[in-house]
Amino acid sequence: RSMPSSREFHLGMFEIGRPLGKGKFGRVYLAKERKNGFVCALKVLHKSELQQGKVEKQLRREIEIQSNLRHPNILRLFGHFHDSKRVFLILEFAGQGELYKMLRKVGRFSERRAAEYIAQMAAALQYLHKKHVIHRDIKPENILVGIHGEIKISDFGWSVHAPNSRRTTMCGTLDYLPPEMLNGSNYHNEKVDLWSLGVLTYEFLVGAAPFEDSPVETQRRIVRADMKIPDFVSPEAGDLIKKLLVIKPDQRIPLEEVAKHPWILKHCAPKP
Ligand SMILES: COc1ccc(C(=O)Nc2ccccc2)cc1NC(=O)CCSCc1cnc2[nH]ccc2c1
Repeated sequence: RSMPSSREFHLGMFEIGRPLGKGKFGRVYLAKERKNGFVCALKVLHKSELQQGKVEKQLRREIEIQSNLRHPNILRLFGHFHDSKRVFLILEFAGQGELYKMLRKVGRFSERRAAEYIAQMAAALQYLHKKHVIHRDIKPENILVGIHGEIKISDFGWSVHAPNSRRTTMCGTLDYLPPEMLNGSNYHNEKVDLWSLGVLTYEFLVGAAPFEDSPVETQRRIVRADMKIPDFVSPEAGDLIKKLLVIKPDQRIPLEEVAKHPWILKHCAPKP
């Protein structure tokens, strides 16, 4: 079964199923394309809300960026269509759901599981960076899990072509922001995703973000990379975290090195 390649989609093509969740701008439903039985996720965005949020341009840019991304660890956007009031995104359905719910349920992941996820994240980010796309919003809430347990980066609401100087102000948690996006320099490049990968690695292994604190304190701790790695974290994992959470963007370990780091190889070496 596959999504028809024909460009024209319309709502009547889909049988709408259970709600899958609510995003910042819309609701998402499980959906099945009637002709081929293809299961997907249909995201419904109201044009009025997009106008109010002044995000139409951002959405158009995102649709353009997404339509030529093909990677097993990046959630697919198969197509989009609209009616008089709404815009519909036809998204890949991730069969095992939201990663952050899994993390909250178990508290923290084993080193093997965390390493497997970080290896997949590094592969997805390498693919994005080769296309000069920076995600800028890597965090557990934006990661879904496919039917085979593989992770899928999603919700590119903030992705831009690198390098970039941010125009719209951010909302949501500060936990994942790198120093260069906080110290008003405004200029940032792909290396922001390396910092976020370090925060993600820490949160997978510890169950909390490294700079979690009151907003003022979090900001102070981020710009000084002031974090403590608990003793239960292995020295190899701690080594990778410390090589990613480096204040100077150019001194962060590159993605190619992340994939070959001893902690990753120890847990992800292809089985003999
Ligand atoms: C590639 O992905 C996306 C691309 C674009 C946008 C988006 O909304 N862009 C936007 C909107 C307005 C202004 C500007 C930009 C969102 C996503 N992705 C998601 O929203 C993930 C959860 S919806 C799918 C989905 C799948 N599989 C699941 N399994 C369980 C729940 C679940 C939920």
